[in-house]
Amino acid sequence: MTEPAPSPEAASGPPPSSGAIVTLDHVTKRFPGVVANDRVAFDLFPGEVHVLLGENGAGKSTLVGMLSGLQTPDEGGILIDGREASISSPARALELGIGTVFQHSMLVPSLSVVDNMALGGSWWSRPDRTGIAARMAAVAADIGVRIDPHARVGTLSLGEQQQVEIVRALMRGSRVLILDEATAMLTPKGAEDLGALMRRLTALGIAVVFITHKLNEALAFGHRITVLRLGRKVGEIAPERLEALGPAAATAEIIRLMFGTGDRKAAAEGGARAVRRRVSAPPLLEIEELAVDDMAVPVSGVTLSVAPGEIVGLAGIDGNGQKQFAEALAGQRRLAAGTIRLGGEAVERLDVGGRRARGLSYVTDDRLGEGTVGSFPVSLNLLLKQVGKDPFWRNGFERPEPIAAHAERLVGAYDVRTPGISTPIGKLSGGNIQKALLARELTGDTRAVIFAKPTYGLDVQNIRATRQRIREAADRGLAVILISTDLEEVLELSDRIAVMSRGHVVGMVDNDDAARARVGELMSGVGA
Ligand SMILES: Nc1ncnc2c1ncn2[C@@H]1O[C@H](COP(=O)(O)OP(=O)(O)OP(=O)(O)O)[C@@H](O)[C@H]1O
Repeated sequence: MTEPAPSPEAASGPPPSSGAIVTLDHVTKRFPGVVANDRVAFDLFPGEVHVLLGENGAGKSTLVGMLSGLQTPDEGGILIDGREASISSPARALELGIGTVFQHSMLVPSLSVVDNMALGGSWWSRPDRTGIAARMAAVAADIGVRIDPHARVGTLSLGEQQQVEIVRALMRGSRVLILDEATAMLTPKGAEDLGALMRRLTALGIAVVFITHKLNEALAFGHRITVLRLGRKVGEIAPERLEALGPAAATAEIIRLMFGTGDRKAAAEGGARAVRRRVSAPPLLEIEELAVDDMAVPVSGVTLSVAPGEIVGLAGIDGNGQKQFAEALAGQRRLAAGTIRLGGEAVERLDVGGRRARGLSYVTDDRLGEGTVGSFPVSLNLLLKQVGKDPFWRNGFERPEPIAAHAERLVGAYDVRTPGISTPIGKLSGGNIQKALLARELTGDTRAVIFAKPTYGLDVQNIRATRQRIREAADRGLAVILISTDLEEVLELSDRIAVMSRGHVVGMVDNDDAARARVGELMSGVGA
């Protein structure tokens, strides 16, 4: 049961003697600088789909990592059938009856289903393909799926590949199945089929842990729901209560648990744009019907405009096309359709350099891979998009003096902590690399800028400094698009918030007092 304002203690769930197959007894897992799971108590009962919900970074993968033997807790214990157990490796997890199906298939696409089944099973050292196929057919029939044992895995749909993985886990004796964002890559029909399969598994007494970002799936397929937030369990809704609440009240409760009620006053004191500015100037950056189709989640029909001095946040769960959208805007990815206008001028046919020269900048989240060349000095990295251009190059020759002067100026202005401007940028800390990127992208004739997850992986001080730069950029009149999976960040900085889901903008919300709840709903696939 969930209290209105649950504390971790209140949310600790029933005692381990209650018939759970698996119990996490107040487990804590820390990574440098973050408590990924903070005294989390979690019970998994036979015959139930237990849904794990939470924003990006809430701690879901860490929790299931401890169940599947990929992580071990720093504190707290794990009980299986009420007895202390140590899940020291994925192999040990399988021995204990815990199988995991990940979002991306772990099968070998060039092999047949049967040959995949034969892989890694030590007792099948000389694989008895006929025997395996027969056992497979029996398990598949038990759970109501049809799989051709001789099909090459690469020819199967993602949904079918997951079915193969589920059958394989059951053949190895799993009583617990963990489905980690298993529907993320599936078509709506594939997700529905997986939901129906989960229900059939539970009817056989199997316990399922199901991670999803979609509330409708959680409600349609789940018996019990646990919500994590910033590493803590903030609520558990037991089956009876879930039933009693009904979908609408359950949705409202889950959204409140996942995203919080927020304290805008505190946020404002922490440096939020306290008064949302009404930006009435004509748009500076106009994107119309933009489409990108060269990836798994195609982006289409994105129409968005940003006024000078305005920050438009682009919220959404990771992997919904935000990154591809940003790359398409910056000129790094081919547009399938649409127009991009900057100050009234069409720029969609220009390459990266051409757009940059018109004043369109992009601060990537891939700081070391895409944003900088690690082995190059800081000075050249500060000019990466102006290589060959006057005054830094003349007649094809590099001009050390203006390059150095430019670098010294930016290093000073952006407080990049480096031994010198000739230090390879790869030797700097993440925070300092980000400062250098901001320096490069925000100086010169920049008029509009796209930030992709600008504070991802930074420490608190660098997060604060980066957010300040973003505010300053808008205050200087730049049109800003801020892509972030961190809802607090989006709420803190944006004037308006667009929500992206499955490659579409599913809603645009003014950043007022109702924004948190509305954005939370849109991110969870409610009311889109
Ligand atoms: N191996 C690791 N090293 C350092 N930090 C980690 C590691 N794994 C997770 N974290 C951090 O722990 C926190 C919880 O991450 P986790 O992946 O468990 O969240 P999640 O809810 O699964 O998120 P998502 O929905 O994005 O997958 C995050 O702050 C993350 O950055």
